[in-house]
Amino acid sequence: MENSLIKGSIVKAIKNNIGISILLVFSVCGVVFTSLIPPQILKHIIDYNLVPKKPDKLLFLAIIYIGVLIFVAVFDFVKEVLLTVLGQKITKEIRIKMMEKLEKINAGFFSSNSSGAVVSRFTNDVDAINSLFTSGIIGMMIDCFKIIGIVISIWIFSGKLGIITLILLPIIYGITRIFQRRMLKAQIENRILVGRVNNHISESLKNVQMIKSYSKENYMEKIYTKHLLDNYKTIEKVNFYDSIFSPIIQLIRATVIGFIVVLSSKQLNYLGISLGMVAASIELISNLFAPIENLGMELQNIQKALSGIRRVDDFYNESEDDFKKNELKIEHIIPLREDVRLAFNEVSFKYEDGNDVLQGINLNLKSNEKVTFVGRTGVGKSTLFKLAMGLLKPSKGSITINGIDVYQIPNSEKRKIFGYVGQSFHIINGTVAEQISLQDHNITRKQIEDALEFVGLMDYIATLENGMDTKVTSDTLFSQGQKQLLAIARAIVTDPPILLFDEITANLDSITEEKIVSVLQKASQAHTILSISHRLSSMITSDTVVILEKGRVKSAGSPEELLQKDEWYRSHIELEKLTWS
Ligand SMILES: Nc1ncnc2c1ncn2[C@@H]1O[C@H](COP(=O)(O)OP(=O)(O)OP(=O)(O)O)[C@@H](O)[C@H]1O
Repeated sequence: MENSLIKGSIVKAIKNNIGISILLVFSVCGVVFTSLIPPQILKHIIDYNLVPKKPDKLLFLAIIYIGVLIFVAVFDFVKEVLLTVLGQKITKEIRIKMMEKLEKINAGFFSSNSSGAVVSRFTNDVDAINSLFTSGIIGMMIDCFKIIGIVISIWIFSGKLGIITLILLPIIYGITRIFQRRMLKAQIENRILVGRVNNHISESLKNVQMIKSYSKENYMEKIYTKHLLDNYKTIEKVNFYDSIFSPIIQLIRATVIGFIVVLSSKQLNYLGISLGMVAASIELISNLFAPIENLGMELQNIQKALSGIRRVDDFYNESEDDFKKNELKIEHIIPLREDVRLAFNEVSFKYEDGNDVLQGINLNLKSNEKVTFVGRTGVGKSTLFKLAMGLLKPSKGSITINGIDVYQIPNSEKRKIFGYVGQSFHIINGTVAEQISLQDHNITRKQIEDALEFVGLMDYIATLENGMDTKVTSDTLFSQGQKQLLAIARAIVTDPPILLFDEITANLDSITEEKIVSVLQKASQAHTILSISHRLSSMITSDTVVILEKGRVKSAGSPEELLQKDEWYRSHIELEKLTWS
């Protein structure tokens, strides 16, 4: 059964803030009831004091009138504050639970959902849910009660005026909705166009060199001007609706008031009500417009919030990493460091239905074996690595270490088993040492020093202002090659038995590449190594080369064997010799 995060969070926030919740109900009732009192006082003043010319209690009634208005304002203020506080508590609870979920969610989820879409669930969707409390459901309830209260009050004065008010309700609502819809459409168009204008500026800045070298300044300027003009047009539309809406509502209000005055005039006396009742009815009808206008916006907010609730609840019900439920430790998986047998058993994998990226992969790696995967771009090499580290689940078959499924290994144990280096190094917010430890307090300073020494970066780091404790505030503190050495240090600092290198020299010049390959060569001792390389000549010495083609193992063997038996391998080696000699 589906769990509703929103329902759970609301119930929890109300339970934990029972005082606030009771006060909120009290202030909501206060707003509704007190706002009906001033017209009654007005009626009393006119009918019992002004018309019969008895001014003795006038001052007292005027003070009560103002007093009640102050009460309405106070109740309204308290209601707004409490709603915001409760709304924030509920959204805080939702955001915390979503973050907890994000850490447990199955990695496959991130293959089919872009990071932008996930971020928008945390931001836009949760904000929409928040508006459900602040300007949605409770506001709507208050406005509905206010409208009902006003209609009843008018009905008590005169049944005929009550019927006129009831006829008036859908007309005011209909006109308001037409304007609100058009305004919203124009606002959305405007937001999209503002996004386009901003995007164009950042794109121009990012690609300024390319624009200049291909002489595309005029083209970029033309596009910018077009976006800007479109944007102005939508702003004009928004302004037009904005400026015309208020006079139209004023006109309706004036017509209705005029109508009431005429109907209750001495000559017609159709409504049969006193002067005080006329004045009170005019005030009540004037008060009717604001809640009707609000209703449309509140309905819109509720609709937006409902789709936000659906998306957040869908996210909350995504399947989690199965392994979270077990207590596997590295000692159970690899009791003896010298005995690490990694095996791919009939592994197939697809990101989407009907499109197998990998099919029937069978490989049995011995302890400390060095295997290099080669193959055309897009053949599935990086996917194979993600499967090997248990980040993705094979659609068929399994990958095991000493017979234990890698997908069952908890994240907490992964860093002790696998060291992964990718094509680029991601800097985190922290010191040089923290770039290596990733703030893992189980990693000692000595381990970090050893790792940095191993990759040959200690001399450079010693020249930095605070050595290993220097804050890495910019991306330029380390060169591209040094970043890859940091990445290797990060991978080896826990001395994991299996190292995975995914084209780590892809973006480097040949001298830096040589240096890195020699560090890798050194690191590869006493480790099982899986590496991916586009250039066969830049591989570390491999025991086995696996050639992938169309998601399958085309051939596998030692480099010498492949030189003999695989035409593709031989011709590539020869081609590279020609290009790099
Ligand atoms: N998250 C994803 N969702 C859907 N398809 C994906 C995803 N990641 C990769 N693919 C597809 O899977 C196939 C294999 O991709 P993969 O990155 O594993 O190839 P590769 O051999 O490592 O390529 P390269 O050498 O260019 O890095 C490609 O067709 C790619 O488009």
